[in-house]
Amino acid sequence: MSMPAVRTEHLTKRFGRLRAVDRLDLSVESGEVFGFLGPNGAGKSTTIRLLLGLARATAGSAEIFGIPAADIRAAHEKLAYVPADVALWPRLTGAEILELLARTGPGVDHAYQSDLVEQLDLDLRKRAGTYSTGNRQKVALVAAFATRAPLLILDEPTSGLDPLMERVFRTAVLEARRRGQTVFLSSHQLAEVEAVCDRVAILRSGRLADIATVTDLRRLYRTEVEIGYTGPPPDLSTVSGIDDVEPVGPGRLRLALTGPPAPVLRALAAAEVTTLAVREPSLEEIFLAYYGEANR
Ligand SMILES: Nc1ncnc2c1ncn2[C@@H]1O[C@H](COP(=O)(O)OP(=O)(O)OP(=O)(O)O)[C@@H](O)[C@H]1O
Repeated sequence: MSMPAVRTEHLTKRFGRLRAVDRLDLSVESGEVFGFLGPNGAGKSTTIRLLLGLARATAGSAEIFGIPAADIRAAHEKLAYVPADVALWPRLTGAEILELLARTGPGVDHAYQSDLVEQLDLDLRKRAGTYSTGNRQKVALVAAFATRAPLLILDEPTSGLDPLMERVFRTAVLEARRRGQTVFLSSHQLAEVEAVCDRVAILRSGRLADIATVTDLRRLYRTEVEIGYTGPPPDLSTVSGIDDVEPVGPGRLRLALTGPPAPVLRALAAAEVTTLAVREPSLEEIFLAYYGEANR
């Protein structure tokens, strides 16, 4: 098996008495798009700072392709990153900054860089001091995506982008995966994570609340099923894994399903079903369920 792109073991960062990151164990496989989710203050940025060697761990370890994150020179040959808050040199133009960043990275695909600049509608002739937050983010994204770095670490990279640019971003993530790059994406945008990530980790108070594929996460949660029928209503009284059965109109029932649908489908086979609609929970609903539980 190849070396994980990111690996942390009992990674811990304390600020005084606060454990911002608390014994975090993560392994991100090479080539996957990994989502890193959590509410404000969960410890996402601190974890990323530890991965980048911008902060020192209180305990535990973090490695980038087997290289200790604290070995900054070696680790940064393997990665490119976009911070949550992009700071650029105000007197340099966008073009000058891209050139500068390309020199420090592990090699750049110039044709792809130009493509991205065009798709993101970025004016490279302007000085960075005149750029908006979104435009600064675009420069950092172009610089990162155009590298051939095996690992891209992106900390809430689309917070300043409009929906059109967000689509360009998603395509770029999928393109990176196609090229075999690994993407570590911290995000609040659940739709984005859902669209591009293979697996997600959910962080809560510095600890790992769950780690799963988006599909598995959904399976743990309830699916909403709406059934239309003619004749007598289906008998669902003995079916396992369902609850909240309620009529929603003449010849219509709605119910919540947990687990596999086979038992309910068998019960429905005996009725005259005319329509069947299944709605999977969005990642957002799953996420709210997590934090709803945590706040109870
Ligand atoms: N330099 C610091 N000194 C003291 N406390 C800090 C420091 N940096 C972060 N923290 C605290 O550590 C915790 C985790 O913060 P962090 O920024 O990692 O969270 P986050 O998940 O990235 O949140 P957000 O989504 O708001 O960016 C918070 O309680 C924060 O106040």
